Amino acid sequence: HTPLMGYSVSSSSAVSAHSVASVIVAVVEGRGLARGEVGMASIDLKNPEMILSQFADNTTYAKVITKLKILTPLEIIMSNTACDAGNTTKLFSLVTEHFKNVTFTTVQRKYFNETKGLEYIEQLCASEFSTIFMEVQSKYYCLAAAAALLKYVEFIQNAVYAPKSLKVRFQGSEKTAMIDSSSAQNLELVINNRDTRNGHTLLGVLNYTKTPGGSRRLRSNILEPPVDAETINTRLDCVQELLQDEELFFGLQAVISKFLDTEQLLSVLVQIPKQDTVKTAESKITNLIYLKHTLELVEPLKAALRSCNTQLLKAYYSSLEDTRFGIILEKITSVINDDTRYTKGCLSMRTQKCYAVKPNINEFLDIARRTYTEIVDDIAGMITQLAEKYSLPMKTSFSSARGFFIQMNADCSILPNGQLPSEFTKITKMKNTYSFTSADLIKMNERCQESLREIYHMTYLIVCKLLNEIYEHIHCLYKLSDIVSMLDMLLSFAHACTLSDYVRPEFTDTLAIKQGWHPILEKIAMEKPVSNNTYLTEGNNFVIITGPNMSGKSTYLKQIALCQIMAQIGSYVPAEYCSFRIAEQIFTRIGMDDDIETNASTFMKEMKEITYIIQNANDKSLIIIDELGRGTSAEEGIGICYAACEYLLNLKAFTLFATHFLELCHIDALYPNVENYHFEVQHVRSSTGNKEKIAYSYTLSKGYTEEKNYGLKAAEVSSLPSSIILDAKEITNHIAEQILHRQKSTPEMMEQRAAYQLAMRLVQTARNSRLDPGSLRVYLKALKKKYEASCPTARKNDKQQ
Ligand SMILES: Nc1ncnc2c1ncn2[C@@H]1O[C@H](COP(=O)(O)OP(=O)(O)OP(=O)(O)O)[C@@H](O)[C@H]1O
Repeated sequence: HTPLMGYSVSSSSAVSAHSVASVIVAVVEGRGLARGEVGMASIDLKNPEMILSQFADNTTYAKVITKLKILTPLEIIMSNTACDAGNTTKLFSLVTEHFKNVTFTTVQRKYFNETKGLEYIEQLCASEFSTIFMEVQSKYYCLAAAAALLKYVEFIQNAVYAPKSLKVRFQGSEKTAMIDSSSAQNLELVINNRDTRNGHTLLGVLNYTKTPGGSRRLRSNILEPPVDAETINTRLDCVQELLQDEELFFGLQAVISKFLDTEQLLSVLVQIPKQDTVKTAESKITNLIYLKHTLELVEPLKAALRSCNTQLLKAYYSSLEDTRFGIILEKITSVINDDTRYTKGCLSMRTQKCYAVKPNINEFLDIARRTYTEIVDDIAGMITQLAEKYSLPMKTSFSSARGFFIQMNADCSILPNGQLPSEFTKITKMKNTYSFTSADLIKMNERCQESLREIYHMTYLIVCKLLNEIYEHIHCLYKLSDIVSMLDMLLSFAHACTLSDYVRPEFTDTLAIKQGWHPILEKIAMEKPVSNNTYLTEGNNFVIITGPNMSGKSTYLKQIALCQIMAQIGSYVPAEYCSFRIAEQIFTRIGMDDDIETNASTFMKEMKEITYIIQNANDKSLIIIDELGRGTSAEEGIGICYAACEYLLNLKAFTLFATHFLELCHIDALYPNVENYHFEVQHVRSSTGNKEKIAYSYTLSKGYTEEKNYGLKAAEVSSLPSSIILDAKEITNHIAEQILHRQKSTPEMMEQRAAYQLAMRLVQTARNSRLDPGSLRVYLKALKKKYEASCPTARKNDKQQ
């Protein structure tokens, strides 16, 4: 632990996971009886909004991990007591394990002080968000986390937030659907599993946003979709209006795309640097110009919204009628030139900054600016003279790194002896472009910089005075940035609809999708994939899907989850018609390669995932299971699938279960709420030989698959040597006969044996892993009861069963 400014800080790995990450999160857990009660506070260094959360989590800390994954933190702060003298808490080890590339900092527990937290919030929270007090007053853990977080941010940023300037929000986990991080990964919501850059994700499909805030909003919505039907329908109304009214759509899009990163702008505006440097001065001036640019967009935005009809857009329009926008702009334009605006290019932006303040406000500033102009003119004059002197096509150029320099586009043949005259230095050459300077030019650049520093300093003082007058009105910008990012996201949904035939979803008690298709596959293949229907109701809430390898099972399952998420965030959905039951949680278990990183075996990973689902699922969940029990023998695999299905069948959750174990299909005889579906394939003989080929139709039909030994058929298509395939066929037939023989003798015994082995396996799993024993015990008891009822002999014979 290195004491830094009275702050005990110890950092482990200092590599940030994403170069764009800018969120700092403080996490603290209750002690003793309050263990499992977790408080979190996070702040984005680019967005002055502090989000507080507090919730009870179980021993897997799934909610904390999921929340952290959504926040993609740059740094996580925890109390030093979480890892005292090598004694780490479970939460600490889980978090460090899951976020290997994130910087970890431990600070003394005393900084996690709830009283200080409340004081901080009183001091910093903008009055408009003061309802937060009611929400968090008695939520000690999030207040404690807030105290440590704000202290830490102050320390690393060397700046404090201006009084009453922060947006503070409490975000429980109630109003959004929970999608755990491995499901988000399985479904490729925001990151593609094979190539993190290719954009073949749900975010990639829907992201036509024009502003950084819009794209951040879309991302967080995809990871945490709302569960409130009213919110969703209001958004959908808005998307519908945007689709029906082209003028509105294009008008709004044109204005929205001019906005800069409003959240980041706010963030720098409300931070008061502890020290004044040229850099802080320059960036404050830049930000004031950005602020002017942003405020000047309010009127055009209002104009674009004027004729709108839907509730949400109307509400946005009236929010924009806030007089504070005009007040701030007026104050700005009383000091700043009307034509000062945000421009691209560093030289022109430098000029904008230099001449931002109106003349006659500070005469010294005017003098400094005249000097600056003269030097710039002198530089241009000198370079023209040099060009004439050497008869070379020299031009004045500028870059923020080099300042003014000379550039020349010429072939070396025009140079005397193929070389530039000796008075030029720092020569670089790119293709036919020479860049260089001279001793005189360097001197003039220095003078130029000096006068610029003076200008910036004087301008900064004026800007600070102006900002002090503005602070009290600045909160309307929070509203503006919220409106801009939301509109950007909704426009993006409408844009996505125009590229494909999506349909508006309805919300009922039924999951019914008519001819739905996989949106990401459509993007990858550049054509519409084969579409399929889905139908689940309360009385028919469990679907088993079978079909040969490659027939389309995984794609179909993922497509349903993706459509559900699209609907819940307020987007249209790739289908002809669709109705959804709002899901409070979306779980997926999808067979993927072994997780090499955590060195978990396929089987253990499967068991962990299914345990997680069993522990957390409720009647409002959507559960997608794509193969289970692969990592063990077929007998045990079937047992596990069967038991897991039976557990889930007792819930009202909507479950879709794809499997290669055809034995599982017969569960529909016992449970009326089970429906079997399968993917059809056709066998075609090639015209040349008599080799059989499989033609995939990717269409779903009722009932289970009649296909047998499709693994062998798939192997035949692959390049496995034919001798091996022949052997495999022979062995398969032999084993099939044996199984048939055994099945004929004692079918019940088979079932019971499988269940017994499952129970044993689960006990073993519970012992080996860190599962919650309470929930597992309840589950095992239920299992035991069921099998004692069906097999009284087993009860006498084997206590363990
Ligand atoms: N509806 C569809 N329309 C067009 N192509 C599809 C469709 N569904 C699947 N495919 C194509 O078929 C390939 C295999 O599909 P998928 O992985 O879903 O099969 P599977 O039945 O889950 O296979 P396995 O049992 O081997 O895991 C996909 O990569 C995709 O390219």
